[in-house]
Amino acid sequence: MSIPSSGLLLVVAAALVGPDGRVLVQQRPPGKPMAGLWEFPGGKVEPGEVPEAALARELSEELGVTVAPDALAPIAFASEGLGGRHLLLLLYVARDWEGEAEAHHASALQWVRPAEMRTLAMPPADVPLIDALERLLT
Ligand SMILES: Nc1nc2c([nH]c(=O)n2[C@@H]2O[C@H](COP(=O)(O)OP(=O)(O)OP(=O)(O)O)[C@@H](O)[C@H]2O)c(=O)[nH]1
Repeated sequence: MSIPSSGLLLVVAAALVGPDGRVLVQQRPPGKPMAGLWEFPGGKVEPGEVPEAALARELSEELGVTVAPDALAPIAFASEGLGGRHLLLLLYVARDWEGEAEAHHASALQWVRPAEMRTLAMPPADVPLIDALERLLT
């Protein structure tokens, strides 16, 4: 089995954990692939970017929050085919950031407990990541 010629799609995402243990998820907007699904904020790593710096950039663009790259702790990853490409999704957790999260790109934001995520429609790659998050937070 080999990686498709279109290559690996490297995506970084964050579980922002609030003081009450709830986690921020955002809803993908109309017009994007997987519109309407709930996901962890994040996005693609650009060529030449360090993953943690890419995630800090995405969190700033998407939510308007400032997170230091060294405040991002890796917790789990997913590796699976995604529409002719192969997705490598790296999930980090962050408990410290500056600013109030606002939906700059998403249709909506909500703070949920990991168990509640199982009731949300999320991309297939995210589902196994919920287990890791639940182990970490309970
Ligand atoms: N951000 C994010 N992307 C995810 C998650 N799960 C998952 O399968 N993905 C997939 O990873 C890819 C990330 O793309 P994106 O569209 O969010 O990335 P981006 O912000 O760089 O987008 P852009 O191309 O519109 O600039 C999409 O194919 C998305 O469906 C998740 O939890 N968070």
